[in-house]
Amino acid sequence: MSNDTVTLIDNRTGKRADLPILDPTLGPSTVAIGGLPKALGYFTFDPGFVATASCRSAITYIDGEEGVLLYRGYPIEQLAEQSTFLEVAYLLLYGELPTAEELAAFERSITNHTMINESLKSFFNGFHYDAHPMAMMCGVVGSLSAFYYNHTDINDPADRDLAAHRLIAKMPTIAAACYKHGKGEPFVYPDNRLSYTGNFLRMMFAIPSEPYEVDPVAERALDVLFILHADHEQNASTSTVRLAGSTGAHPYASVAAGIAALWGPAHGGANEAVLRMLEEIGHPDNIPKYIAKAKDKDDPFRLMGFGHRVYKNYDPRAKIIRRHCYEVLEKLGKRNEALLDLAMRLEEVALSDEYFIERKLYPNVDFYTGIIYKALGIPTNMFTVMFAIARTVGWVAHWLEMVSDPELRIGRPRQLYTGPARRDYVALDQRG
Ligand SMILES: CC(=O)SCCNC(=O)CCNC(=O)[C@H](O)C(C)(C)COP(=O)(O)OP(=O)(O)OC[C@H]1O[C@@H](n2cnc3c(N)ncnc32)[C@H](O)[C@@H]1OP(=O)(O)O
Ligand SMILES: O=C([O-])CC(=O)C(=O)O
Repeated sequence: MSNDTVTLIDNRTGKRADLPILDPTLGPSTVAIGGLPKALGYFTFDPGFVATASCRSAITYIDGEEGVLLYRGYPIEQLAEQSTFLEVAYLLLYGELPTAEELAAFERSITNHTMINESLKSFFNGFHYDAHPMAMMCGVVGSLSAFYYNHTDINDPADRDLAAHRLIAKMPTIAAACYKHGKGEPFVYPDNRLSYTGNFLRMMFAIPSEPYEVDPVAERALDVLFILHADHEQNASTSTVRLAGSTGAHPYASVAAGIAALWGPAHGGANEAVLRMLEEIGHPDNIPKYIAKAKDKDDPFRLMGFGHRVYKNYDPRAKIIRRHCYEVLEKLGKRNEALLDLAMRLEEVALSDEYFIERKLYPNVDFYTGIIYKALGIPTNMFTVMFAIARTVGWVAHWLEMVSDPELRIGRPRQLYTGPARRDYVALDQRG
């Protein structure tokens, strides 16, 4: 590196190049790197953050080559089999499995905060009945910062905990309200005698003043799905929550940013897209046509629910969900669900195709979930909302970890500037 150059390391290709640190007054150029950290001597170009660690974290470990996922050291398979969602939430937030007393106190705190302020109803009324539930959720969760703005000091650990508990507690209530608003039905208040998922199912499907029995099969099916979706280290939505939170933004606003990031079909929105894709494919005979589309570089279509930035092996969550899918449909008496057979056939065809083998594209967490949600009566446009309820635990766990980190700095990536070099303003009447 000379005084006027900086070494650029391209994380996509591994190539290094000495690039001039241009003085923009020198004239036009294709790449002008203004004000880069010359003292550092190098600069990494990493679109998509493929090889950039943005933080230290003790919450979740992934080995993408081996298909391993641990929450605070515990294998996801053991947690899905033996734990409950709120127990896992405690583990992710506080680092250890709770004792019976700690769990009871945590559950009490969560159930204390399930209600939403009555005036939030007016926010819902501002949305058209056919607004996407993720659009409503994003707006309504962001609006919680207005309700709690004066009561949340992010430098106070007790206030931080309270915000975390409130968010986890209120997400199912807000999610169910999004659904009810779309149907034009009155909201159902939480019943805090029920479990986290039982309460959610009742708020979704009960008609006020009519009796409602929570189906234990549906309750446990949802609990397992929530455990599997609770955290996944620095995925796009969690990174968004961290980036927003790194500025000192309010936790409710930071989580609203995470909901927005989750919504995209390349991330959590894939669960909705998978079901729509399966319905469009319709019959196993049509699978080759869709596989060909997915391989065609001139066609924007991708096989939804396939591929992952970190997993170059079967996503361990997808493996559990595939099995869970069988069991849940069986128990609900819906084993004749043709969509499951279609999805399994699609997986079989893709996994024996050279294109998918070469690129190590396997089913991800979003591939099979929609089939369970559908069997539980949850409409397709609510799938990503379900993901958001569960992922709130990860978002707040990362937010808590980040704001209590003495090394915290504002998140602020740099860029490779590719625009024009300095030039002078031209008066309107002299432009041609
Ligand atoms: C909860 C979650 O967020 S899980 C992910 C949910 N998202 C999806 O299921 C959407 C479908 N999948 C995808 O779009 C991608 O696999 C992602 C977004 C998950 C990962 O993206 P990246 O890590 O950036 O991988 P990238 O887009 O570079 O893909 C690598 C190669 O595989 C191909 N590829 C990746 N996913 C797919 C797919 N689903 N269908 C067809 N081809 C694919 C790409 O075209 C690329 O091929 P190339 O090397 O010939 O150009
Ligand atoms: O980790 C990722 O990039 C996406 C993902 O699977 C998740 O957020 O659960």
